[in-house]
Amino acid sequence: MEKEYDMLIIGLGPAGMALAAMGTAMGLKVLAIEKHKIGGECLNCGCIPSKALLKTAVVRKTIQEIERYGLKKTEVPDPHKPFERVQCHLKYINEEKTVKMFDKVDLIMGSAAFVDAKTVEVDGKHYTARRIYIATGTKPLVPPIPGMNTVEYLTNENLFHLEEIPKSMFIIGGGAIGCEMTQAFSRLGCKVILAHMDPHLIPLADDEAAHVLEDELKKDGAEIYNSTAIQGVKQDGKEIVITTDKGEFRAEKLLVAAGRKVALEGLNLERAGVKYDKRGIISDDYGRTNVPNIWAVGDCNGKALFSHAAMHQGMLSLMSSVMPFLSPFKFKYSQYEVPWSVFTDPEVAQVGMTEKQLKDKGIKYEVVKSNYGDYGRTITEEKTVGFVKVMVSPWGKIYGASIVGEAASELIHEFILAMHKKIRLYDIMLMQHSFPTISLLNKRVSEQWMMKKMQNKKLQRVMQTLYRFFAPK
Ligand SMILES: Cc1cc2nc3c(=O)[nH]c(=O)nc-3n(C[C@H](O)[C@H](O)[C@H](O)COP(=O)(O)OP(=O)(O)OC[C@H]3O[C@@H](n4cnc5c(N)ncnc54)[C@H](O)[C@@H]3O)c2cc1C
Ligand SMILES: NC(=O)c1ccc[n+]([C@@H]2O[C@H](COP(=O)([O-])OP(=O)(O)OC[C@H]3O[C@@H](n4cnc5c(N)ncnc54)[C@H](O)[C@@H]3O)[C@@H](O)[C@H]2O)c1
Repeated sequence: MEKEYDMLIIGLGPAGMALAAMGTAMGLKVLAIEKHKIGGECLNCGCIPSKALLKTAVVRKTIQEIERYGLKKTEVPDPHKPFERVQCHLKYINEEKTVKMFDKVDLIMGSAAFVDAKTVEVDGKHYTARRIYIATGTKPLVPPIPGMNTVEYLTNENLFHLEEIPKSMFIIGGGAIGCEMTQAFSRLGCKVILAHMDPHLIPLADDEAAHVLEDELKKDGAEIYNSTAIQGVKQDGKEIVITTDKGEFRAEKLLVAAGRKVALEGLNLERAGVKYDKRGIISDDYGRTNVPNIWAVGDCNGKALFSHAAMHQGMLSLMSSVMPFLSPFKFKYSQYEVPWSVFTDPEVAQVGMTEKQLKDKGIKYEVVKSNYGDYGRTITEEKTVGFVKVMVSPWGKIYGASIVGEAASELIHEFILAMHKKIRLYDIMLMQHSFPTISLLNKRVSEQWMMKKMQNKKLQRVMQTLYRFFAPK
């Protein structure tokens, strides 16, 4: 048995990294075990490479449309080793930034497996710690479609290692990965066909926002098929044939982006007595499993599959280990809204409930909307597609915000803060927003709500009376 640690972390993705960084900052003895690469899915085959590729795509699209910006039409450049650029950025972030953050962590590169509830084994050596944090993330879910094991399909795990942009690609899945990659590949000259079983893109999103995105992806040249059943796939020479209830399609590559499954293989959770199900490791609102010293943090607990949620959970779990007496007030995961953003052009972002969720719950709400097309800044920037839509109670309590448009992923933060701190929509109106930021659309939406309220005849009478009563005599 080696020296005893305070924290033993299995997996160094966003969740494990947040735990390790905070733990060492507190002066705790931290051991981290990572079987692949520091940074996990997010850095190596998720958030970062996907955004790097999207950047190349956005630049090419801007050149394609250069005349819209008052510049002379120019030849549109072909992609030149876009994946090399992606990998180059990953290498830099990994070697120059991430690894250096963990110089105070004892790091073991290898696959961890439980021996019992207090002991973890890597390559025959045993390790223990006061608390063990499982942060092993997820893997791509490959649906049991007939023929799938006969074709060489891509997932996010090998996609960013392609050598060049294929001529054509069929994407199964219309979630965040499917949409972001549809746009990236379409704009880089690939013919993309996306099909998925849900009625609209990004199934969690506001349907109106999803339709705006669908129109834009079609303008990029993609074909989109919603509510589609994929019946089978097979290889035919250099092409993959995909049979669906909407017809047969052929493509050079097939990308599967159909959701995630929890990655617990080889961990031997049974030996530790940790309970799990299809969604992930069963844990409470602080990340505690059924075994008192073992925690499950980030994607592996199936609560919210986002990097920011994984990092946030890491912080809350550690704080609730340090100050359990404050936990019910400060460190419950569910006390904090989980926003999300999809980094397409236009971006889609959400916090709180969508209109559909409000209707399903029978909550009465008002909708107020401000359009990108009605604002000087977005008009001059050629970014007129989209809206900021806020769902509120009659007294301005914010139930949710759905944004589609330029910088939606930035605009959403004002509503996250407002919801968390119970700030009402009229308070956003009372706050100055610098002009002409795109965030000013958030203030506009609250102004519009107030204007709508002022249409009420009774309220008008009250305001007229007050105005006249207080006028200098
Ligand atoms: C293409 C794509 C784009 C994405 N874009 C975004 C985005 O823009 N924004 C966003 O918020 N989220 C995004 N996500 C989701 C995000 O990547 C995940 O939510 C996040 O990485 C989860 O963090 P985690 O620490 O829980 O797990 P992971 O990042 O999956 O890390 C788990 C780590 O555990 C290691 N591990 C597993 N088992 C063992 C073991 N037995 N022993 C040792 N180590 C082990 C793995 O090797 C891995 O490094 C994206 C995902 C994909 C696939
Ligand atoms: N910007 C971001 O925050 C971001 C980006 C990428 C991924 N992610 C995270 O990664 C996770 C995985 O993303 P994802 O896009 O793979 O999944 P998802 O869960 O968001 O969407 C799954 C898609 O696959 C389709 N699908 C599933 N099974 C199918 C089948 N048998 N036939 C046809 N269609 C099928 C669904 O209809 C849906 O469109 C998400 O939970 C998301 O949180 C986040």
